[in-house]
Amino acid sequence: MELTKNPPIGIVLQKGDGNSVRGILSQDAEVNMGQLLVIQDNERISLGRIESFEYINNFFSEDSELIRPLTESSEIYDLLSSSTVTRANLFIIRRYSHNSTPKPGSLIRTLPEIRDEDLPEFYGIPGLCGYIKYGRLAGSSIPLLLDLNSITMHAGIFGETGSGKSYNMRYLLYNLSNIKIGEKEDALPIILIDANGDYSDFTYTNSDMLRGRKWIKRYVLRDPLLPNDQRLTIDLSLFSPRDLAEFITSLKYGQTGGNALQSNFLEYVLSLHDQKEFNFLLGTTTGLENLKQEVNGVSSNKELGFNYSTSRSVQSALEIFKNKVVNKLSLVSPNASLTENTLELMWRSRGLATIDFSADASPGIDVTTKQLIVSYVSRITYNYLTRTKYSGSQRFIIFIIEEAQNYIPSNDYPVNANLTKDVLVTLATQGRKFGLSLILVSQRPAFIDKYVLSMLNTFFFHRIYHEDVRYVMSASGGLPESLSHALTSLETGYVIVNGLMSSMKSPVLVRIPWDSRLGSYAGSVERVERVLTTD
Ligand SMILES: Nc1ncnc2c1ncn2[C@@H]1O[C@H](COP(=O)(O)OP(=O)(O)OP(=O)(O)O)[C@@H](O)[C@H]1O
Repeated sequence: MELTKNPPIGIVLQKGDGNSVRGILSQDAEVNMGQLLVIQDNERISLGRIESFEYINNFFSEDSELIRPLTESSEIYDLLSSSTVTRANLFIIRRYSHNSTPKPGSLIRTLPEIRDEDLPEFYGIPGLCGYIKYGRLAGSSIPLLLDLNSITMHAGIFGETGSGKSYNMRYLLYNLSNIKIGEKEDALPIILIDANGDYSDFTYTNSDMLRGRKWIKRYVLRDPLLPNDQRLTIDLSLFSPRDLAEFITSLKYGQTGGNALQSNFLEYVLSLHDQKEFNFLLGTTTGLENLKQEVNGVSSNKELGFNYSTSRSVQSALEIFKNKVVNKLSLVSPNASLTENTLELMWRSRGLATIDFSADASPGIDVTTKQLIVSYVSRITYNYLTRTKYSGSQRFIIFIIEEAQNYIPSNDYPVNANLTKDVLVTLATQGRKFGLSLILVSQRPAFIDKYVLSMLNTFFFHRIYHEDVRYVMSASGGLPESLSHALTSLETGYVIVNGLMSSMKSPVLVRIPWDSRLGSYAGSVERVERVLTTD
């Protein structure tokens, strides 16, 4: 591997502490905060990350009389710019077979092109197998390698609206669907909670891009229109009476947390039944009528302490459930369309299942029902992976959840997620052993439960809101100052990658190359003037 191919752009002037050096870079060198540069101290090669830089000029001195006349004379601009250099502080993040810090006089160069066969040496890893290429290290053409064997340690993709999260996720999905193992293209099975229909094209027009997959489905909550669409139905017998009672009452009361009295009442009635009966009782008109009568009967038994007015309210909650979930969405079925058998099929054919919650695919769905579905998917996935693991067959599934704050909210986020929180905490804490990778995507990491955030071990940070910086810093175990300052102003298309999956083992700035086939129509916004003039 020849890391010193590119011409020098600067020189080390001062040695800082054991891990940092200060250098001067030529004025033509275009550099970014967080960019990596090669430092050559004779035979000893190191990689340094730009921690800070400033422009300095021979003419510049804050108290100089010359400053004002200089800015007023246009002829002098060339002279000024020709005597400008960049002073940069570099943090050493990698040393190649030595332990020293580059001495003054060491040359600084940009990263050269590196052939694929040299990437293992560049990253200090045994080989390329088990890694996927991801973006390009900023200011270079070198791909970052992501270690697939750390994917079950969970990951987070965070960034404000329009910062490029969905494109990044689509790019990752593409890479996870074309994993090179020897001469073969393989894929890891993925279940994706698609908040806005950003991935639907992968299930029909662009499915050929996902070469490693032989099974692709989009689950919808309306009549299927396209060949790979399937109506989503779920099996309620997986839920406890408590879960269902809370779900049904909070459907009536919205996200205010339901009503404890009614919830207890309904839980009591449901617990008189075997869980296997729940699909009939809650999924059919006859079952729901029977249940309402039972509720009525229970209220007439004074010893049980449930009064008539609570009984009326429970019956009205059941009516709302019937209209919203059974009649409109047809969500309940004993022969659910997504089950452990589907997961086995997905494993065998390296499937992709997107659950599309966009208004087009799931018209009228509310947050509480989305939570029921996410909770259901979490349960079948956990059951499937534990069962297969204990029977001696390791499987892997990636579970991606967009708008994760709706399912695993922090205490300050106004969403009640009793249905999803516990099961997702279990997935985060236990999933790794059974081959589950949780990938949480959110605009607002500060609104995700701190405990679950602390279980994520790889982070992709796009531009984030100021309010999230502190939160992100503590969750990710800290970023260097250079990168933490850049967090709120990152350009779309740039992402800071930090954590176990990154073979750089130190936070790096990565550019995600644009490919129009990966740009989603749903995620893009047309120019106002163009739409106005063409419509
Ligand atoms: N890597 C990239 N290179 C160039 N442009 C990009 C890149 N990623 C995203 N964009 C541009 O930014 C726009 C917004 O990206 P994207 O939809 O991924 O953002 P987002 O963070 O998911 O937003 P939201 O949270 O609102 O869904 C895209 O339509 C595209 O035009």
